[in-house]
Order: sequence, then structure tokens, then C-alpha cells
Amino acid sequence: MGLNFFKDAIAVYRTFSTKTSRISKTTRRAQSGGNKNKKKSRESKIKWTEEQNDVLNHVRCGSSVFITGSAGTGKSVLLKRIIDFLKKVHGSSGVFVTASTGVAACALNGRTLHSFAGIGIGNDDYGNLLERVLMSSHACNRWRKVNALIIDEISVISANMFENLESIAREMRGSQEVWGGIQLIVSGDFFQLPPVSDKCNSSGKEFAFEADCWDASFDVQVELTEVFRQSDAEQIKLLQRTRKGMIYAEDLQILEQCCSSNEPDSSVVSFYPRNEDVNRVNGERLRSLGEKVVVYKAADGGLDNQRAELKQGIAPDQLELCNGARVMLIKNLNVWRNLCNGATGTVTGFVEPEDKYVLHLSPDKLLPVVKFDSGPEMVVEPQVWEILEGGLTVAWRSQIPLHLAWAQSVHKSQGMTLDRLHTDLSRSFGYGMVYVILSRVRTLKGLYLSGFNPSMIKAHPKVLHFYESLAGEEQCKEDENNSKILDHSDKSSIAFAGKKCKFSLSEFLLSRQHGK
Ligand SMILES: Nc1ncnc2c1ncn2[C@@H]1O[C@H](COP(=O)(O)OP(=O)(O)OP(=O)(O)O)[C@@H](O)[C@H]1O
Repeated sequence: MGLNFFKDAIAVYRTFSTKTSRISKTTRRAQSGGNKNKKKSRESKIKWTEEQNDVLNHVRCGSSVFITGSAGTGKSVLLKRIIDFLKKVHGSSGVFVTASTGVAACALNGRTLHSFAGIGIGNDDYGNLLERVLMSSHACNRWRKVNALIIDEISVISANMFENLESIAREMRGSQEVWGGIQLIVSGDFFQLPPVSDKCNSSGKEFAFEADCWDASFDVQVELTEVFRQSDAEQIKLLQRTRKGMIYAEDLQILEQCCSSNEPDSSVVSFYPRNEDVNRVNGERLRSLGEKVVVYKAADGGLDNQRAELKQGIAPDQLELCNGARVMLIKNLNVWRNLCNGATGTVTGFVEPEDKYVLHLSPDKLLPVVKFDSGPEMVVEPQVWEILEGGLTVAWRSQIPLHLAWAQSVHKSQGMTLDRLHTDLSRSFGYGMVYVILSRVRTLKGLYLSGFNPSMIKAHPKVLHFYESLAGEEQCKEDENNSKILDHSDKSSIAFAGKKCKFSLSEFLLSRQHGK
């Protein structure tokens, strides 16, 4: 079984190597040379903080670590550094990089946790899940050879799933040690997106931290506290409080200034909680330009089951562009020039590339030229997204690294940093969604809100409790003593822009106290 897997993997790797070399020599050159430069530029911009270095030291000692912290505290970049380190220690074949969502997995060149584990969509009881794993020789092999398992965006994984995977790990490795002795590196922020409801769960547990094995799974649980995405102290404080579902009078005033009854101009990205709205708005805007549409179809390679996984990733199956289309980068191209995941711009034209191999994606044989809002204008070439397994590429997708950017999905906003964004909060937003959106924007000047109602800023009580216990009593006391928190007897009433959401603060705060 092991040998077959190895042969398969080599065959796939060879196929991949030949196919990519046929696609585009320049893209490949840019990719391979680019990867080194990208890593260099990523690292050279970063002066690791003491808390980030502490985390790496724990990993170096072989500890299993849970890394948490608010949006923009550097969890993802630190995770990349940890992955590089672990691959040096265990070799690429012993390190498996996963994430709860395809988008997050894609950003780390990993795969979804479900696919690594071999449990399908995972919505089943333990016995059936184990049977599914045992039926897949590849999955059995992965569980046996993994030395270090990385799981990003843990907030979306349910308690039930976490417990089942821990049991599967022990079973597959024939070990009674927690997670069968795997070094576990888990990252995420439970104040952001919550788990999707788990039909197999009768225990009432929702979040992974409620799993019986949660505490035993980690030697260390660390909360990163320094925010890098934003630099304005007021904005950071507002975000920290929003994250915890707290509302202060000064926050309401700041958010009021971001509210408008009019939608901003179409160059500002609008965030929606549902994909169908995103597709509808982008499609309508594209057609309203009345320009010839150039279509790019993703080219995939690799094993069938892993190719399916690429569809859950960030690069679309099909991308439609035309002159004047607003677009957003979905990959870091050049961090120094601010051409990062989330950078927006406008398509200004199309060119015929010199290297004909880059034309495989579009029958029109053209590449888009984009004028980015930050200044540069450039031809955007196809990029490759890979799924690595044991150091080998087992599946890959080539596509133009752009999304239409009039509308964007909250769920695909992970890891993005935007200069300007708009959202209509009157649409249904669950726990954490408002915080996720507000924390994507660099400065408050770039934040445009409509339909705002303070009751939307809410944190799940279980999550609050979990972080209070992580931070210890000190932090709780600090919050309690904070004199600036709104007095419940405040009789003031604040009208938001558009005069649509008038409310009494005292009523609002009291209603929250009673859990309404
Ligand atoms: N020590 C550091 N010095 C300078 N910049 C840093 C440092 N750590 C992280 N950053 C930068 O901060 C930004 C946010 O980092 P990152 O995306 O890793 O945060 P995150 O915690 O994963 O956020 P989210 O929860 O929103 O995904 C990135 O541009 C990253 O390069």
C-alpha cells in the first residue's frame, strides 16, 4: 500500500512537472525565482516580535501549540515560518499543512483538514468516519507518516469534528498518546467565523475548544496581542472591543462617521455574507459595462480527488473580465509594491503575450492589463496554486490571480487587507462576521457602512468565556474596571447616518444583558 502510494505520488509529480513546463516557462521562472524572492521579501519586512519568537521556540521544543489572536496579529505569517522550520526538522514528508476551509488551505499550499483526514465532508458519526479513513490507503498512509500537523482557521471546526479526528489519530497510529503523538500546531481566532452547524452533534458542544481533548491537545496556548494590519491606535482599540462584542460610546461615534445612506462609488469593494449576492452583483456590473468579455478557464492537474479540492480554493473555475472591470488580486505578487492579496484595480486593456504557453486559459489568447489603485499598471500572468503532500505536488491549478471586485464574500476575505471596503450590515450577519469585515480595512477612512445597528456587534458568550480563561483573571479585572465602558443608565439616543437606526443605548445594553 505504502509503495503504491509512493509510485502514484511520483507519477503525479512527474506529470505536474512536464505539464507546468509546457504551460509557461516565464511563469514558472517567475514562480520558482519568485518563490524565493517572495519568501525573502516577506521575511525581510517582518521584525518578529518577542511573542512570535516565543511561539517558535515552543515549536522548536517539540510542543503542540495553539496560536490565537485578533485579526492582523500575524498568525498566518508566523504559521508559514513554523511550517518552514518543521519541514527542516521532519522533512517535507512528515509535515502536513491543512486548514478548515479551501481558501485558507490554498494560502498555505495545503489542503483542507477533511481531505487530509480522508473523512469526506465529515458529517457523520465516529464509526463511519473511521471506516471511511480505513477504506482509503492514501488517508491511512497520511495518518501514519504525519509527524507534525498544521491546522489553520480552527474556528470553523466543530468540537465534535475535533474530538473525532483526535480519536482517529490515536486509532490510526496505534498509540494512546493524545493525537497519537503528532505535534499539533493549530491557529485561528474563535471570535471570527464560527463552525457550521454540526448535525451529528447531540452534546450541545459547538466550538473546537469545547472538545474534551482540547486542553490535552496542547502544551501551550498563546494569544498574540500586537496588531500589524492597522496602525491607528483608536482603530485598533475599536476593533479589539468589537471583537469581544463590546460597544463604547466613542466607538459608536466613530462607526457613525463611517455610515452613509448612499452607497460609495463602485471602486469600493462591497462585502456580502452570501455567495449568490456576490456573483449577482459582480455579474450585473460586468455586463453593465457593455464591453467584450474575455473568459479564463482554470487549468487543473493531479489526482482526481485532490483536483476536486482545488475548486474549494480561492482561484475560480471561470473568470470573466472586460475593459473597465474592477478586480482584486487573490495572491501576493509583490509585497514590496503592495501587490498583495486584496489589492484592487481596474482592467485597462488586454495584450497578446510573447510566451504563447500562457494562453492556455483563454480562447481569446489575451492577458489582462490592470492598473492597480496603489499605482502600478501591469500585465497579470497566470499563477499556479498547488496542493503539496509529503513535499510533492499532488494537484495544481493555473488561473489568472484575480477576482471581480465590485462584490466580495465575507467567507473568502480571510488573509485580505483592503484600503477601502463597503458593507451593508442590514443583511444577515452571524457571530464574528462584522468583526471579520471591519478588521480587513487598513484605516477607518476606507470603511463605508450602511444599515448599521449596534446589536450586530456580538461575540458568542462561550467564546468570550474561553478567551477570559486564556487571558487569566488579570485581563478580566482590567475589563471590569475600565471606566470608559458605557453606563447602562445612559439615556442618550444616537442616530446613525441616514437616520434609519435610531436606538436607545440603555435599552440596547439592557436587552443584551438579558441575552436578547
Ligand atoms: N512581526 C511583524 N512585523 C511586521 N509586520 C508583521 C509582523 N507580523 C505580521 N505582520 C504583518 O501583519 C499583516 C497581518 O498578518 P497576518 O495576515 O499573518 O495576520 P492574521 O493574524 O493571520 O490575520 P487574520 O486573522 O485576519 O487572518 C501582514 O501584512 C503581515 O505581514
